[in-house]
Order: sequence, then structure tokens, then C-alpha cells
Amino acid sequence: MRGPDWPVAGRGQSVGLLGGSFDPAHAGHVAITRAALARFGLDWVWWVVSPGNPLKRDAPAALDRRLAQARQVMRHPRVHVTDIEAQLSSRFSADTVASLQEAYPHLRFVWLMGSDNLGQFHLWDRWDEIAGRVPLGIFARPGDRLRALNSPTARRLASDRVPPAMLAQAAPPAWSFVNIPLRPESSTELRRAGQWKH
Ligand SMILES: Nc1ncnc2c1ncn2[C@@H]1O[C@H](COP(=O)(O)OP(=O)(O)OP(=O)(O)O)[C@@H](O)[C@H]1O
Ligand SMILES: O=C(O)c1ccc[n+]([C@@H]2O[C@H](COP(=O)([O-])O)[C@@H](O)[C@H]2O)c1
Repeated sequence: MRGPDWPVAGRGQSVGLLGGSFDPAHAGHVAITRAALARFGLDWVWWVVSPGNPLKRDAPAALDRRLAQARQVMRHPRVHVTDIEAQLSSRFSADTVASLQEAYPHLRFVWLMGSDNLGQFHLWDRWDEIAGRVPLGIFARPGDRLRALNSPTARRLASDRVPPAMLAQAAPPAWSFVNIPLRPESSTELRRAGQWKH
């Protein structure tokens, strides 16, 4: 079921999903979002602000606060910042993706993430189901590039790598790795520097 405030998109359009804690959102998120629109030829990017990463021990700041801050940081006519995952009561990305595909059968979804998440993607709940449902668009992140490209997921999906311009139309499993200029920003660093307090 689609919520009344969920984004609208036209039949056949492609939507990148950037899931994250966004605790807080920063310029690195903005950079990969803009790059996703350009390099993967996406029509939209939806930020899926997560109620909480199932692999992280510490709870993030309150969802409303993270949503409001993300909306300040990410201003672009083709980007929506959403609380879809909280509305779905979904903790796992596999459930989020399945629910979105059911709610929007006329759209093509692409799952976006930084290379740190590709490196541990095999630890996600039903990761192979996610890879079987949607193409994966990956962005290099400082320190994680080589480890990610040698990760269990990258090795398992080695023959499914496609050029970025083909990703949105590719039948899953499919993935692209994009080397944009590396962005050093991280939420952990911002919290450590006292720029975002819980
Ligand atoms: N600087 C960056 N370069 C590339 N990808 C990034 C960058 N920052 C975040 N991402 C990606 O954006 C998504 C959401 O990131 P998230 O909200 O976890 O931010 P984060 O900075 O990684 O936070 P934390 O430090 O708390 O783990 C993830 O897929 C992450 O890999
Ligand atoms: O579904 C899982 O098992 C899973 C495990 C780890 C992370 N994720 C998702 O990955 C996205 C990035 O998480 P984070 O906390 O690094 O921003 C966010 O949407 C999480 O819900 C999902």
C-alpha cells in the first residue's frame, strides 16, 4: 500500500533509492545523489531515511530531526527525502524494496550505496534477494574502494557488472561501480566533531 504523502513518478521512470541513517545528512550524500542522477540517468532519487540500521548498535537521532535536517541539506527538484521505511515499519532493506515494488509496479528502482556498504552487503538480511530485485549503483568512498571491489558480493556478482549508463535499464542482478571524486564527509565524523548531537 502506498502512503498518501509518498512521491509520485511517471510510468516507466527510474528511481534511485538512497537508504541511510542520515545521522546527519552531509555533502557526501548530496554528491552521490547528484552523481546518481547524472551517471545512471535516473529520473528521481528518493532518500529512504531509515528508522535504524539493523547492523548498527547505537540508535540514531530522532527520525523527525534527521528528516528535517536532510531536507535542509538536499534541495533538488528531482530528489525526495522520505520516511517511507518508518511508515512501512520495515527494518530490512529487502522488505523495503519488495514493498516499494509492490506499491509502484510501473517504476524501475535502483538501490544506491557507498562502497563501504558494498563491502558488507553480504551481511544484510536476504542480500541476494535484494540483488535479484533491483540493480545496485555503487559509489567509491575513501578507504573502501579496493575492499569493496574484492568483497564477497562483488565477487559473486562479477559477471553482472554493467556500464553506469545501462544500469537503470539492466535486468537484475546488475551493478555498476562509479568513481566520482572521493568525498571525505561522514556522519560519524560530524558526530565526533560535535556538529550533530543526539
Ligand atoms: N562520503 C561519501 N561518499 C560515498 N558514499 C557515501 C558517503 N557518505 C555516505 N555515503 C553512502 O550514503 C549512504 C547513507 O550513508 P549514511 O547515512 O550511513 O552516512 P554515513 O556518513 O556513512 O554515516 P555513518 O558514519 O554514521 O555510518 C550509504 O550507502 C553510504 O555508503
Ligand atoms: O537490511 C539489512 O539487513 C541492512 C543492513 C545494513 C544496512 N541496511 C541499510 O543500508 C542503508 C545504509 O545504512 P547506514 O546506516 O549505513 O546509513 C540503510 O538504508 C540501512 O537500512 C540494511
